[in-house]
Amino acid sequence: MEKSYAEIISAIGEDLTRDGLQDTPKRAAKAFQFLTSGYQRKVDDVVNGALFESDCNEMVVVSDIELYSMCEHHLLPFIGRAHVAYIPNGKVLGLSKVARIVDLYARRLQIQEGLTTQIANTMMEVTGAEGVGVIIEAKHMCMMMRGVEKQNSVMRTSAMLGVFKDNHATRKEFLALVGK
Ligand SMILES: Nc1nc2c(ncn2[C@@H]2O[C@H](COP(=O)(O)OP(=O)(O)OP(=O)(O)O)[C@@H](O)[C@H]2O)c(=O)[nH]1
Ligand SMILES: [Zn+2]
Repeated sequence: MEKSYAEIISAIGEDLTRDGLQDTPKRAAKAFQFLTSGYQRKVDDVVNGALFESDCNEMVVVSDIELYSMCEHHLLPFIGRAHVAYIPNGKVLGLSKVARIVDLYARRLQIQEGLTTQIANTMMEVTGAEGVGVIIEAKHMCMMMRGVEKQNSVMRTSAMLGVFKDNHATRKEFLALVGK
C-alpha cells in the first residue's frame, strides 16, 4: 500500500523526497488500513459474548452513534450518525457493542444503503430480537468536495426488520424517539 501511495503522490507531480512528504506513503497506508479495519474483524470478536438474559421487551434505542465510513465509488469519507433500535426477545446486548457493530461495517468501503442493511441484519442475528430498526444520516464528501459540490444535502437511509417492518406503531415510536 505504501508503494501505491508513493506512485499516486508522484503521479500528481509532487516531489516525494521533499521533507513533508518523505513519510507520507507510510502514514497514508497506516491511515487507510485503519479506515478499512472492519475487514479484519469478525462479529463474534466484536460482540465478545456480551449478551445478557433479560425480560425487557420494550424498545431499546441507541441514537446518535457517530460514524465515519468510506464511499466505495470515490474512496472519500461519508460522515454522519446512526440510530439503532431493537426490541429484545430474552436477551439484551451490551450497550457499547451496538456502536462496535456500527464501526465493524462503517470501517469498510461502503454505500450507505448497504451499511444500513448490514448493521440491521447483524443486530437481528446477534440478539435474536423481535425487530430491529436502523437509520443513518450522513454527508458524503464525494458530493461536497467534488462532483456536484452540494454542501447541505443529507442522505437518510433506513432498514426495518421484524416488528419494525410489520408494525406501524413500533416504527412510529422509533422515529419519535430519535426525533425524526
Ligand atoms: N446510492 C448511493 N450512491 C452513492 C453513495 N456514495 C456515493 N454515491 C454515488 O455514486 C455515484 C457514482 O456515479 P458515477 O457517475 O459512476 O461517478 P461520478 O462520475 O464520479 O459521479 P458524480 O459524483 O456525479 O460526479 C454518484 O452519484 C455518487 O453520488 C452511497 O452511499 N449511496
Ligand atoms: Zn462517492
